[in-house]
Amino acid sequence: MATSWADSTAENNYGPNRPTKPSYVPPHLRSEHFPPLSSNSGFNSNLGSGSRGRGGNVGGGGRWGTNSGRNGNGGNGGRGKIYGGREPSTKFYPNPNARPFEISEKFSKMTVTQPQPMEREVVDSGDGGGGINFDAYEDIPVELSGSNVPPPVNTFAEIDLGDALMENIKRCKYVKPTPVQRHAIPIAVAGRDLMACAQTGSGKTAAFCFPIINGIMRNQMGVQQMTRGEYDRVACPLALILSPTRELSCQIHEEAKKFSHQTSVRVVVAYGGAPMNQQLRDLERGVDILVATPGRLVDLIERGKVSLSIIKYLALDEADRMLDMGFEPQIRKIVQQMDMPAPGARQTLLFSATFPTEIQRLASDFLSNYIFLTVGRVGSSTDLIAQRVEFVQDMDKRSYLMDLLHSQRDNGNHGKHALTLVFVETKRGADSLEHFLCMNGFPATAIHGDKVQMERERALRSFKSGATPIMVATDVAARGLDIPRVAHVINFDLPKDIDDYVHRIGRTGRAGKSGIATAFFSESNQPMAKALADLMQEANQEVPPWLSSYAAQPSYGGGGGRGSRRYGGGGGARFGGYDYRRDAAPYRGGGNHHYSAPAYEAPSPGFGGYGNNGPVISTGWD
Ligand SMILES: Nc1ncnc2c1ncn2[C@@H]1O[C@H](COP(=O)(O)OP(=O)(O)OP(=O)(O)O)[C@@H](O)[C@H]1O
Repeated sequence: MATSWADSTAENNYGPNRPTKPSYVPPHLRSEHFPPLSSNSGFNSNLGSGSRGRGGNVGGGGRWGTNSGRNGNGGNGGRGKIYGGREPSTKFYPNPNARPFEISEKFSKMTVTQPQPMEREVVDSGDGGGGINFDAYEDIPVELSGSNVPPPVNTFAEIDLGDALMENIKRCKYVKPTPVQRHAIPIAVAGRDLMACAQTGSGKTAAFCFPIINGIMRNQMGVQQMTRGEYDRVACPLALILSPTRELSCQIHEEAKKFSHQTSVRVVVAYGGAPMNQQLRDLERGVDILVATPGRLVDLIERGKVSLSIIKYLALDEADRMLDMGFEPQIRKIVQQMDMPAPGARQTLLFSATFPTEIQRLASDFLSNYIFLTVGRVGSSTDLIAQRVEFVQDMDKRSYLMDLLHSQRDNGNHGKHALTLVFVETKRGADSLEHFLCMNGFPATAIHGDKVQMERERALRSFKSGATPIMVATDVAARGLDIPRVAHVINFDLPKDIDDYVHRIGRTGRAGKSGIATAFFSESNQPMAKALADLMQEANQEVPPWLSSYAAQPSYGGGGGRGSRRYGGGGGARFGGYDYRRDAAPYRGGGNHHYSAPAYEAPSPGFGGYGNNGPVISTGWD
């Protein structure tokens, strides 16, 4: 049985001022004994919210807002039906019969009919922007470095994207480009290499897809014959988009198909864990854009089924993840040791919401005279997400989670169809928490790397459809997934790295809409305190005093994983977008970096040219 919170703090009284909290009361006794949390002011001040700067009182008046209602229901044990039989059998990805624009249609309806009860509500901006609240992005600082940066655009029409692509952009209800699109699309259309860092949910997928589709359409005829004729049964894509997870590859595939609807551009996806036969058949029918996970791609190349010899465009989504220790060897193999054209002969586009300095340095090997673009600060979270952090002992986490979910359910404060994503550290932990939630009347599913692909797809489908409105996940679901109705992300276990936290919470607060992120912080998360407090502060979130105390402790301050390094080695680099080349020495023309605008690097053939006026750093508010 759990010990009281007071007992456990007495055992560990070396920490900084932690919040006080009433003694833990087991669920079955709570209806009689559990005091409304709002009566404990010390605790509530961290959570509740009258004092939140952005008015983000998530639960209503009190801490979770509804303890009394919750208690009135007699606790959570055995409450409601035990959940079971929740697995529809149809396959989710890829669905050849799906209407390509169905998702955006649903998405846009949803945004109009289901406002969330946040200060910054889900609104239609009135400009017909497909539900995007463009005002939310008005003040985002944009920073660019590199030579001869093409100017940004204000509308899609300002770039010559061709009629078919423009028609598809309209079908997707994208009326205006998002800030990253305003800058990145003209840069990429001009044929320049790009390393782009922009906040989660800000439209990076389209920012690399549009220029690729546009470039293929512009140069299509000759190359396509070669792809499909000369190299018999060896698929020779013109563009390669790599992403770290199967689900993300599928999502990018779906998006790219929508964007290339009714064009002759053919998009194929290849990812591990699924039978290869179908993917081979798809490839044999011809491919212009191949979206893939690295492992399956290496396999296909080694079997002689795919050749990268005519690649004109290489995009790495979640590029920092693709180049960190887990994937780097595979990426190097694909990009440097197979038959892919060298930097300069192909165009390379790297995108992520986070870009640690070391990874930027590594990435420069893949790029040629590139432009570095940051929208917002490197690795920052969007302030569309109301972030809360709770001090919760490990043994109390489940009880807290139940409080939170009951409150959410009783208040209906995220809207009837809202989804909750709960991140845990381990695969076993995910299964176990899923079971616990289901047993306690909360339909849940789980996704993690030990599940077979079909189970992963089923879990995601069930979550997206709302059949199981809670999904417990490991980091396999942390990056890139765009699930429109995720209103709340709960870090049941905090990740070890602040960048992972940024990606996890970024599953909500997307496309200009607001979201909520709650983190359970326990003793073991001490090394994250400083990075977390800094991140919250940057995003204008209220940092609880106890977290600031932890952050101020020198022994606790050095952690946060990659995040602690993401601002680079330069003094004063704490804020603002940060291109590591500023600190690189020698500054021009030396080493592996390509910071200067060297005369020897010619633009890729067939694309817009650029001059040689030396590096330009433009910093400012866009
Ligand atoms: N110009 C636009 N107008 C309206 N909606 C848009 C626009 N651009 C993108 N969106 C929508 O915004 C959502 C988020 O886009 P996307 O998934 O590309 O974000 P992201 O920046 O790649 O996020 P992450 O960092 O999490 O991968 C998607 O649902 C997408 O359809």
